[in-house]
Amino acid sequence: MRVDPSQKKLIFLVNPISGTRPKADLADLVKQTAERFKSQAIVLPTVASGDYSFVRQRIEEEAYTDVIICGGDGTVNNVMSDLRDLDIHFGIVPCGSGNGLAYCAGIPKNPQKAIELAFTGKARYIDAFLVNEQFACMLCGLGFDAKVAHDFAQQPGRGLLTYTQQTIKNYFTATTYHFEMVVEEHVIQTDAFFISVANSNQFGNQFTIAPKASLNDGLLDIVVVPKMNKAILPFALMQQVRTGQLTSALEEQTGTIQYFQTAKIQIRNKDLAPLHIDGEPKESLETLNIRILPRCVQLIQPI
Ligand SMILES: Nc1ncnc2c1ncn2[C@@H]1O[C@H](COP(=O)(O)OP(=O)(O)OP(=O)(O)O)[C@@H](O)[C@H]1O
Repeated sequence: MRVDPSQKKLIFLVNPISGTRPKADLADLVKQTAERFKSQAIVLPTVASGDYSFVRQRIEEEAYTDVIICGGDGTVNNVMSDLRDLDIHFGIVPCGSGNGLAYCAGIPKNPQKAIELAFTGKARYIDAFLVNEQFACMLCGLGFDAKVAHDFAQQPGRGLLTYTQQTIKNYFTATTYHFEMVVEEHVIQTDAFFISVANSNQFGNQFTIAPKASLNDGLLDIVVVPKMNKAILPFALMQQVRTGQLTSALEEQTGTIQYFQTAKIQIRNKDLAPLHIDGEPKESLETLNIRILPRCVQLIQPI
C-alpha cells in the first residue's frame, strides 16, 4: 500500500563530511520535495559524537515520523544505533563512500530520487546485529578489510578513489591472522586474511562479497578468506563474487573461501586482527560474540 506523504513529518540528517559529493543543494531539494508532497520536513546536521538525543527530543516533542540519513554507512550506523528504540521509519540518501546498506536495499544513488523515495517509499523491517554490545547494520570485518578501513579513516580525502588506493596499498602487505570460530558448539580453527560478517550483500559500491545475504532473513552471512597464495587470491575472490556458493561451516576447508549462514557466531581473535563495524574502524577485540537482531529497524525502501 502506498504511503500518504502528507501524513509524514521528516527529519533529514546531513553528514557534512561523508563521501565526496558536495551537499549544499540537499536542503533545497528536501524543501522543494516536501512542498510538492505537502509534507513537513526539516534538515539538521549529523554529529561526530553519535549522540542524537537532540533528534530524539524533537521526535518526542514534535511527533516526527521519519528520520532520513544523508551520509554513508558509518552515519547510518550511528543514527540507527542511537534511535532504534523509537517507533519511527528510517530512510537513507546515499552520500557516503560505499553506501553498502542503501544499495543493498535498492535505494537509488541519485540524491533527488533517494529524497523522493523517503517521502513515497514503503518502510519494511530489516535485521541488524550486535558485535558484543556494539550495534551493526551492514557488515563487520576482521583482518584485511578492517586494516583498509583503519587506514582510510586516516586519509584527508574520502570517496571510492581513496578507498581503492588504500585497498591496493594494503594488498601487498596483507597478512593472515589466526581465528577460532564457534558455530553451533563446533570450534573451527582458521588462518585467514579476513572474515566478513554480513547483513547486507555488499561492502558498498555494488561490490558483493556475500551475494546471498538478505536484510530480512534473520541470518548473518559469514565469509572466511583463508590463507592462500596471494597470486590466486584475487581469482578466488572473483569466483566468490560470481558464484557465492554456500559451503558448510563445519567442514575442514583449507585454501578455499568458506561461506555460510548463521544467526550467531563467536570469533576468538587472539592475534587481535583489526576490526571494523559498518566501515568504521574500531578497537580490536579478543572475543567477539556476534548475533543477529531480527526485524530491528524499519527502513524505507522502493515499493
Ligand atoms: N558533523 C560531523 N562532523 C564531522 N564528522 C562527522 C559529522 N557527522 C558524522 N561524522 C562522522 O563522519 C564519519 C564518516 O561518515 P560515513 O561513514 O557516513 O561516510 P563515509 O565513510 O565517507 O562513507 P561509507 O561509510 O559509506 O564508506 C563517521 O565516522 C561519522 O561519525
